[in-house]
Amino acid sequence: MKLRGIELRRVSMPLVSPFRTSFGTQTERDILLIKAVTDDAEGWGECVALADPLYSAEYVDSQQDVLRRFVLPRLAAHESQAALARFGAAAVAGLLHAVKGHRMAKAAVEMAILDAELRPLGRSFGRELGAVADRVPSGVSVGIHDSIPQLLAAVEGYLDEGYARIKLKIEPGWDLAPVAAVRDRFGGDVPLQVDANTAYTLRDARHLAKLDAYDLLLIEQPLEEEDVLGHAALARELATPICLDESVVSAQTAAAAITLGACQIINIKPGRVGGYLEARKIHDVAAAHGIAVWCGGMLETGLGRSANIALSALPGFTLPGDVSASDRFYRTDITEPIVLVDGHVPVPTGPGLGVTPVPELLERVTTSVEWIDF
Ligand SMILES: CC(=O)N[C@@H](Cc1ccc2ccccc2c1)C(=O)O
Ligand SMILES: [Mg+2]
Repeated sequence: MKLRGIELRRVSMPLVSPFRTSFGTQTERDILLIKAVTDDAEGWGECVALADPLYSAEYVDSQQDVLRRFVLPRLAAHESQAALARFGAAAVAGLLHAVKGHRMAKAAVEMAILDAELRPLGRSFGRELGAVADRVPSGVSVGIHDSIPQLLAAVEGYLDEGYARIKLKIEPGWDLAPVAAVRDRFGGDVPLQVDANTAYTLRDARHLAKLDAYDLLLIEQPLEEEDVLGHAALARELATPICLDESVVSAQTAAAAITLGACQIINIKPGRVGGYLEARKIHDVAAAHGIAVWCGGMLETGLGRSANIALSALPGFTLPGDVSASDRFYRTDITEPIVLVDGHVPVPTGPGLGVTPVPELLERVTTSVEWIDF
């Protein structure tokens, strides 16, 4: 495989409804897409960084800048091209090791190169990663609402659509009441979990322990990203399993968090951890420790969503992921929409990602295109 160049494309996608979390409210998604052009294929990657550094230190302009100035020039270098020609996408992480952080940028370029490598081979992401299912259960992430009735109406709609699991965003002041209301209205059998996106501190332990009454699958990232020891202390106070999201940025940090007792479950997001190949490593480390994993979501288009579904088909992904249908967030996706069928989404079987952008739909949402020649 010889890389001829990379296209950096920004698209602006309006959300079907505002999505509020403990770190803010989003009404549209400014997404950086990457197209890797090689001698014999085009591959697509999606950078999951938000417009602002509110979920992690990355933000979309910073990822485009770090790609343009540091990541892509390294991959264009003669010795990198030789390694890519011989080893393909497996070589990308090592070639970029000297560039600190910016995992979402690295993940996106690795994804595009892997897609370009697999397409000519007729090999799917699922086949490459080790998928063992042809469909996976689909969970849905429900934002913070202005009132309990509005929350219940949203949850009712998703349950009617057949979603296999409900995840509620929580924050101080919006936690026990929404959880109790959902349990009261829909009963104890609905698979239910919460996500705080780092909004609490260890001083909230006794308050968070009240969630134990509601038989939740997990509580996701209650404390700040770097407070691994705090999560371990909290785990000793709660019956509800602790799931880490923001804190796990690699297989190494996953192993440390597991060893320190900071989590019993891990939300794996390929963009957050530097790519699908690192995500598979985390899956393997978790499996070795008996830790369940599931695939988190970053409001991806059908490109990232398809890759996430393929990853979700690995054997250790035993909990429903945030792999909702396209219409959870977008009226019109840039690919053929991913549709929920009986609470599941199908694992793509086509070459590479199995999907490509629909040109006219992509053009309609494109706000900029930049070509980096190799
Ligand atoms: C589906 C879900 O809850 N995702 C993230 C949080 C999140 C929340 C809001 C977002 C807005 C724009 C882009 C990505 C975003 C990710 C999470 O699991 O923590
Ligand atoms: Mg989360």
